[in-house]
Amino acid sequence: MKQISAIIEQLDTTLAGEWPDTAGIRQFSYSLQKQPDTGLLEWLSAQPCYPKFYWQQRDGNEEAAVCGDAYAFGDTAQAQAFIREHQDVPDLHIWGLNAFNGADNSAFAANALFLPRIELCRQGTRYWLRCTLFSSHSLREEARRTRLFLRSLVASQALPPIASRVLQHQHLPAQPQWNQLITRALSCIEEQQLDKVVLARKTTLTLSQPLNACAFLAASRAVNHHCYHFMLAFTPQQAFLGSSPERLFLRSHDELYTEALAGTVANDPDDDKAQDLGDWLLNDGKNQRENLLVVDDICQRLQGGAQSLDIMPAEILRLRKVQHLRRSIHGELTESDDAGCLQRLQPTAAVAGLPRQAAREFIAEFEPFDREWYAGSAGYISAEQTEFTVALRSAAVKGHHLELYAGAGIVAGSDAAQEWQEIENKAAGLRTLLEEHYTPAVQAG
Ligand SMILES: C=C(O[C@@H]1C=C(C(=O)O)C=C[C@H]1O)C(=O)O
Ligand SMILES: [Mg+2]
Repeated sequence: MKQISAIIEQLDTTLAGEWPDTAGIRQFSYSLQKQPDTGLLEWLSAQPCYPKFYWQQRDGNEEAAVCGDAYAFGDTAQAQAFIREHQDVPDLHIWGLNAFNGADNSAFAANALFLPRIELCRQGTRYWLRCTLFSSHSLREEARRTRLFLRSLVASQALPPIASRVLQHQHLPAQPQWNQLITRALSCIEEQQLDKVVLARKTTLTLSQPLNACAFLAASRAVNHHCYHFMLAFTPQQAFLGSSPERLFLRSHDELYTEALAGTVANDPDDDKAQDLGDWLLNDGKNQRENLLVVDDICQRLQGGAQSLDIMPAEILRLRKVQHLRRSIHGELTESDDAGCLQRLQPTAAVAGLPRQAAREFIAEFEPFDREWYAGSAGYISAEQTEFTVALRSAAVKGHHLELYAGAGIVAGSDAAQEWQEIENKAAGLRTLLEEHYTPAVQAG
């Protein structure tokens, strides 16, 4: 990518100039003259700098590869305050993840949100590179650090093939424990302690060799269409990634776009069969209930924060392995408050349940693992626009292990065996990539 290296050289010259020995923030933005030779994910994969974050919006039009942290935030309120404080820098973007339990869980980091040193972005066919300097005491020092950082950036490289084989897998809960969990949830629903609770499974795959997170995400992006694709790499061996169909919210100025995505049936490669399954889904009482409880929850949660809510009729979203019921929701925010939107909407009843607090308590008590980043959110905050996807169809890469997450909404009428099949289908979106992209090592001799 010649153009990128030329921009970085130019930046280096700028940063070599005189800088004040005081606190400050600066941002430099450069348009790329033409499309880079390789994709953004290839560029990001090559960089030796952490954290790295990748994001592609589900319509495929917006993409960003960012790395290095000029500043890291403890919570979304802090991130939002930072953007407000620095309104003179109009394009500040803070990227990353929010954990499922947010600030409520002391055992696990509430979020991993950061202001990157460098961002390579695309909107449609337009590309640009942004570099941000921030220091609470010395911009001179920060310019020096940024120059060192820029020198560590390397040229883009082709992504390696996926060569990890699955040696073994372990489900948590296993199917018998899942059945017990569903029975327990159904009796709470019958006793009216809960209307809905979303229960999940973590599957740990042991791999023949560590997985390259960027290559795995690229493989997913190539086949899992109509999804947000995201990845946060913490270290060379540790990342969290996913290809999620679900928007938590998009805020554009004072407009809020969210949705109730819940209710699931299998997909079929045959269009007619898929259509029959979709028609069944649109008319199935249990799945409609699952979806409408999410609509109720979102409307309740937005009370006082948004007005004139519009709820669109249910539609079918057809994905590679599953199809969902979706109702899009649009409203006008009374104030543009991203931390407030997150607080209101995360977690929705699509991933926790209703009533929210009772469902969260049920999950905390009976689900046999910590969700960590799963079912939290991934995206960015900026002054003009903010968007988060719900971190579903996701996995944690941990060296030789890959942890796959999948859950299902349990409501009156749920059947344990069918819900197990539903989570198998959801997990298949990522799991099958390891089988389909497996290229055996060439035998010597
Ligand atoms: C919880 C997950 O998905 C959610 C649950 C759904 C359902 O139960 O029908 C559908 C979409 C998502 O809101 C997951 O993918 O892990
Ligand atoms: Mg379901």
